[in-house]
Amino acid sequence: MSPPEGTTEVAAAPSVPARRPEDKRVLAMIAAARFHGVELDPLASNAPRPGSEPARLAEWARDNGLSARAVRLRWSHLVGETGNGPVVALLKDGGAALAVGATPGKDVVFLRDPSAPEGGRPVPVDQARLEAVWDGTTVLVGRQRVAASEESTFDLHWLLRLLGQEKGLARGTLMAALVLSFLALAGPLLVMGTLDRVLAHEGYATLTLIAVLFGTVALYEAGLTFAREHLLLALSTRVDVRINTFVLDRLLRLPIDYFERQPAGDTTHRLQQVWRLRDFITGRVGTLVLDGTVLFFALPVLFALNWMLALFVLGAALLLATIIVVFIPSIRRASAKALVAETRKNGFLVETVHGIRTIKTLAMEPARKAEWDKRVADSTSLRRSAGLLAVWPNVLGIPIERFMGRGVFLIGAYLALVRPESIPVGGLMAIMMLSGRVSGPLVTLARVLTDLEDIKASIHQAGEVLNAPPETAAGGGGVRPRFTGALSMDRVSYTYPDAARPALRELTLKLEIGTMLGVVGRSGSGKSTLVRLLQGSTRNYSGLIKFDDVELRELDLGHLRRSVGVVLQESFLFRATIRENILAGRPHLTMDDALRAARLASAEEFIEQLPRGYDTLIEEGGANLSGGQRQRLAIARALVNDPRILLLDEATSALDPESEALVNASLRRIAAGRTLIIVSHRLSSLTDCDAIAVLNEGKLEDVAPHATLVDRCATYRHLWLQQKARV
Ligand SMILES: Nc1ncnc2c1ncn2[C@@H]1O[C@H](COP(=O)(O)OP(=O)(O)OP(=O)(O)O)[C@@H](O)[C@H]1O
Repeated sequence: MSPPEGTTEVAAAPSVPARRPEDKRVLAMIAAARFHGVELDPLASNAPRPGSEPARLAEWARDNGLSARAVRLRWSHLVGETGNGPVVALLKDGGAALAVGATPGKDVVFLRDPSAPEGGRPVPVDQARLEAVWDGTTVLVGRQRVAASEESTFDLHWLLRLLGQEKGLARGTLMAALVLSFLALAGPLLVMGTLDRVLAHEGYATLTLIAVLFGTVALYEAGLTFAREHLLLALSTRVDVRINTFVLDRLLRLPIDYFERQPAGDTTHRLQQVWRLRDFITGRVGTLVLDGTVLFFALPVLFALNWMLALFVLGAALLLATIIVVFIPSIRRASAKALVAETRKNGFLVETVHGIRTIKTLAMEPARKAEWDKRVADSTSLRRSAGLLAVWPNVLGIPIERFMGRGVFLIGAYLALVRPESIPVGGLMAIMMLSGRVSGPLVTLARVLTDLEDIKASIHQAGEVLNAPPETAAGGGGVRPRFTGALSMDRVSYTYPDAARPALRELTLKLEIGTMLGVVGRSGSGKSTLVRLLQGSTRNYSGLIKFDDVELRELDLGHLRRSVGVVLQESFLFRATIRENILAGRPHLTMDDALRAARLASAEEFIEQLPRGYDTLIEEGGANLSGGQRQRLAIARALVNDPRILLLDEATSALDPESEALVNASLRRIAAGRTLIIVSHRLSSLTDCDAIAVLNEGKLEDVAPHATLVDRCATYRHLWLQQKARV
């Protein structure tokens, strides 16, 4: 049944006209921001006072999602900047002008008076006239560029790029390592000198020289090692900070339905893989790169001392590499399987913690234990197999490693016996010492390569969270108009991904400012879906949803969510004080805002009765408050920045009748000057609404006040009689 003609339009309440600010600086900022699609609200609590400093004006624009800077410009720069949109020129008398263009010869700019009507003609002004009233103070306003991290994919290349961003530090560390590696040659070469020159020719002077050299090199080595470690630590700290920032940034950008689809334990476990990656990069790979520099110097010297022995060393290294290459594919498969099993196990544990109340209520402990044992067994046996496989290349590598040291020495000794001229004793000692230096980095390389497979699996796992499409990819950088409370939906349909039937079908509804609309319908009729769409949880609907005249898809997502207050059935309260929970980290809000919101939500009385009032610490999830108190706090939190639109999705359904009556009583006060959409199963709490929309299998069956619906809408009458019978 389609709604009767004209009933989709819901009555309006008279709107309050906004005060117009007189300050030209503020007006100029509003005009410049409007050019970039952002509506600055001069009446908002974070708006600058008249006559504010340039930096404060720029901060205001930045708070509203623009990029803005207070700068001092010369005439030539001002002319150039007019190509990027209006420039706010702050005048010496405390006023402002908008520079909106320039002549091609760049000798005249066009200025607009910000208090003049928008269609007013700009005035041409030359350099001398402008500089008489303007000392260069300017605010540049522009759209915020999308952060690079928002677009980049989390993978090995991303990590390498990350290291690339720390070029200076990386270069310094590498230089220190190269010099250290060069100095590392000093030991073997000086031993060679001692054996061949001092002992053979009783050269006391040479011995003294060698001793001095040993001492000097040791001092240099100590200093450089300090520098290298210092730089390496700075590098790894920076990388750590960047990875941390990236992870939370990405996590917060994921759409809500991602978290609904993925178990929380699974997501956290996947993210933990990032830290393994961090340890790998800053630990093992760092060591490899730094120790690997030794090869640059040691290999040429080895060849110069004796090419045959050098070839033995290299041959052994190649054998090591082959062993690793042979084992890699099976290790990769085994570690991926082990990681999946580990993730499943962790997910189960987190789910158990979250669902402990239900588990205990239903006496599910034995079943949970049995399932846990199974998952533990799976994960440990897979980890064991993967671990055993990974041991093999290391085990097989040991004899080769020994050969590189002791074997090569024995061959060298044989060569020295049969052909003494081919290698002196000192040279043999040097070769043995150097081959140890060559084998060290090569063994680390082998370890890195085996780890790499694990790490790739970790990158893949973490990437599944970090590379999931962020909701802001579509929603960031949109327009930020001022909401008045008018809202319309035109033929809105939505089908969940993988769902067979649409959750909403051709919904058309128009709400005027200040309307209080109830939404009812049987379970699964699409009520919550409607609330989700209005929050911008998904933009893949068909039809149009307009706030005033702006389509939801054009809006900046953050702005939309700040402008529309939402209270859900289960409101999550943070472990923080009541005041912090109400203000919810919004920096421009004050204690006065918290008090006003608490009063409006009828929460003031109970808060004041608490021993520490607004400073009372709320336990995690609000465990030390009653359901009704939690909900009233959630309503206060939603109201604190005075949104023009408030959505309540079953916000009172879980409350006892007394708390529900308290909340309902405050709704009329809350509704003043605000558009309210209240989804509720309890029809009795909606009888006061201006209109009630009845949904049926995703369709709008009717919309009218309670009395009319009881008369003419079969679904509503049925629901109403059912509930009355229960009372
Ligand atoms: N995340 C989802 N994925 C797929 N289908 C969904 C999802 N959420 C809801 N649905 C389906 O969409 C339809 C509308 O669901 P919605 O939650 O909007 O109904 P509702 O009227 O709020 O129900 P209730 O009163 O039980 O909360 C239902 O058929 C539901 O099965």
